Amino acid sequence: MSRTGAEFVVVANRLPVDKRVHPDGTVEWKRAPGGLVTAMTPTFATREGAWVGWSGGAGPADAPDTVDGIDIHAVPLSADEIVDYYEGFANSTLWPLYHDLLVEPVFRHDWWDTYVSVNRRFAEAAAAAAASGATVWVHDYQLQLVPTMLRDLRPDLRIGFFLHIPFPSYELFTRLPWRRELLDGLLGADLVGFHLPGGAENFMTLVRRVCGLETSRDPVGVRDGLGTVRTASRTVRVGSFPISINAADVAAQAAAQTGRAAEIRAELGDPRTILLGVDRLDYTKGIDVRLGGLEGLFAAGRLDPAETVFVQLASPSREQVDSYIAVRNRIEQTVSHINGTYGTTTSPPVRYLLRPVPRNELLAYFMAADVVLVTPLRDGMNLVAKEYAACRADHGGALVLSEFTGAAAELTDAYLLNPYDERDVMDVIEAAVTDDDDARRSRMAALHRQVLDFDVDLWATSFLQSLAGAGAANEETA
Ligand SMILES: Nc1ncnc2c1ncn2[C@@H]1O[C@H](COP(=O)(O)OP(=O)(O)O)[C@@H](O)[C@H]1O
Ligand SMILES: O=P(O)(O)OC[C@H]1O[C@H](O[C@H]2O[C@H](CO)[C@@H](O)[C@H](O)[C@H]2O)[C@H](O)[C@@H](O)[C@@H]1O
Repeated sequence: MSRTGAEFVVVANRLPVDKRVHPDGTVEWKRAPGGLVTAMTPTFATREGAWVGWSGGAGPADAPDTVDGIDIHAVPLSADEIVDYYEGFANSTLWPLYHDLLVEPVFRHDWWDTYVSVNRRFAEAAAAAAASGATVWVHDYQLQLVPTMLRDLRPDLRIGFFLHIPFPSYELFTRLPWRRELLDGLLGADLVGFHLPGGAENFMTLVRRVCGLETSRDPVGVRDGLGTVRTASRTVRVGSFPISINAADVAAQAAAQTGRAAEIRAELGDPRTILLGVDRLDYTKGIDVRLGGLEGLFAAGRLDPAETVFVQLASPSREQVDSYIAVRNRIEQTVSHINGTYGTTTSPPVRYLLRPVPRNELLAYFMAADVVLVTPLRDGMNLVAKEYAACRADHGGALVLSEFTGAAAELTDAYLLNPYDERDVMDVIEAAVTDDDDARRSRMAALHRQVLDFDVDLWATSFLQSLAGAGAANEETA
């Protein structure tokens, strides 16, 4: 670790490392191949970089000092803090509230107290990691108090904040007993970023009405046309920066999986149509929506279960939280019901896997799929939709996409559906399966082009350039 601190610091709930324990007991730490770490790679390549985050376990910090040249600063959480901060305030209060009350948020003052103390620990770790005048990029709903806590500790820093999930309207947000504290926490940043202009505008409405601050009134643009909030001492810029993926790399890796894709099709019994879902097992993802649509199509004789296989790859998530236990039970019952009603002992129409699939295998499934079903009831962005579009350089396949994802704002050539309208869900899935080849190919060509043109490098670069401008303007007027 550098003695003087890093010029660029990422602060996120999770560290970008995976621990592997070999059979002989030796421990190996590898860089986790997640979207955020990929997005930051070019930035870390040119500057001394550090990452502040939680390793995912309880007890003393367990992480390497450095991974691929990035200094790692692990923030420890006790078992009680995991319950109150991560499972509690982050994922049982903020997550459902920010995702339009899909389940009832729980408001508990003891969870809030832990959220405050854990945010302070992250802010202190970031303050210790950053060099004088460094740029610090704080991520997501778990850490909304960090910008102001960090500014109080280190007024010399340029601080950016990016929210990865939707930011709700005034009416939803003001249910929070701690609405003022959360907004004040975010206002410590020089730049606050959201995926979509709508989130940015909700934020500006809230700071006007709850904090009584003056804001700009022009619409916020995408990667451009920032909004402004005037606080007592500084101007906070507010913008929209839709995240993306490393599309060229995904396309190249997927191209190497065409052989495995053919094997998958054969293993599935060479059906006429392979439909695919890929998600964390979360109630926001609408896995039950697509299962309901398929069942309706089978029941109406509009899709033949003997010629159709739907593969749902689900990755376990937040397994101790009640609403996640409930959605898992619901999904597993529906899968059994569909297979019991429409399958045979040798060919169930739904194949359901509850474990993360290795990356190359996932790309092979994307290459094998005739239709990918992305049907969230609400989703900040949804990278699965972009990964599928990136894979299909062959312009094969079709993407069904919920209008309630951030991705739908850009991927307008997808088969868009309203997940709250059962009839629309069935009609759109049927169209994606049965449309003629030319129509499907021209849609996929447009989607593939879109994700290659607007990749994750553009996301990171545009955010960091805007942050540099916002920070410099505040330094000039200080
Ligand atoms: N079952 C799975 N196996 C492997 N990777 C998965 C699985 N489910 C989701 N993923 C990966 O996790 C990421 C999910 O990102 P995204 O769609 O933005 O939703 P979220 O971040 O809310 O889970 C994608 O990169 C996707 O490929
Ligand atoms: O860390 P976990 O609790 O296991 O959850 C995983 C991540 O889920 C969320 O992802 C969001 O960010 C994606 C990238 O911007 C976006 O595409 C998606 O729509 C969001 O749901 C969460 O925001 C992350 O903090 C979690 O790490």
